[in-house]
Amino acid sequence: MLTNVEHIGIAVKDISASNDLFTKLFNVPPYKSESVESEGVTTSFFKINETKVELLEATNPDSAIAKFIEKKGEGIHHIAFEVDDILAEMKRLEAEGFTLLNPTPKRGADNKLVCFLHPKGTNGVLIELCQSI
Ligand SMILES: CC[C@H](C(=O)O)C(=O)SCCNC(=O)CCNC(=O)[C@H](O)C(C)(C)COP(=O)(O)OP(=O)(O)OC[C@H]1O[C@@H](n2cnc3c(N)ncnc32)[C@H](O)[C@@H]1OP(=O)(O)O
Ligand SMILES: [Co+2]
Repeated sequence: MLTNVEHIGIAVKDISASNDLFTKLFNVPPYKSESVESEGVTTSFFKINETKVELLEATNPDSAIAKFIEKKGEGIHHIAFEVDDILAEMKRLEAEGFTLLNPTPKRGADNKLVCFLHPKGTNGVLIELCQSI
């Protein structure tokens, strides 16, 4: 079951400059910075009460973030939902006709197992499922 919005992912060109910008905006500094080599990203996380924002900068040109920014520029990249059982949700969503972008859960940032759904099947919104490890 999807339980809540876990984070909003924002693609940025320069995470250091964006950290400064969002620290001013949120009036709190990022609580974590983490690179996920398998995704070709470096991330920083902000928490405003229960709401999390994840900034993502590409660390190589093949990264999904690099391609996104090349095509669409900086901006909202994905919405992540917390799930209580990622394997069950993946099975349910696949049976409902959604396209999983990774057949098994993969290691994400912030101590999560993640799976992505193709945006073509979700009205153009990239959806990430997250289960705490
Ligand atoms: C895991 C670490 C961290 C975490 O929270 O733990 C992250 O969130 S990492 C986030 C970065 N990783 C990913 O996004 C992995 C999943 N993404 C993908 O597999 C690709 O980005 C994919 C398949 C969504 C798009 O791949 P690619 O850009 O190579 O293909 P296309 O350019 O052909 O795109 C196909 C079609 O999708 C549209 N698109 C691409 N990205 C997005 C997006 N973020 N939101 C909405 N739509 C998107 C793109 O414009 C194409 O549409 P078209 O109409 O054909 O132009
Ligand atoms: Co994310």
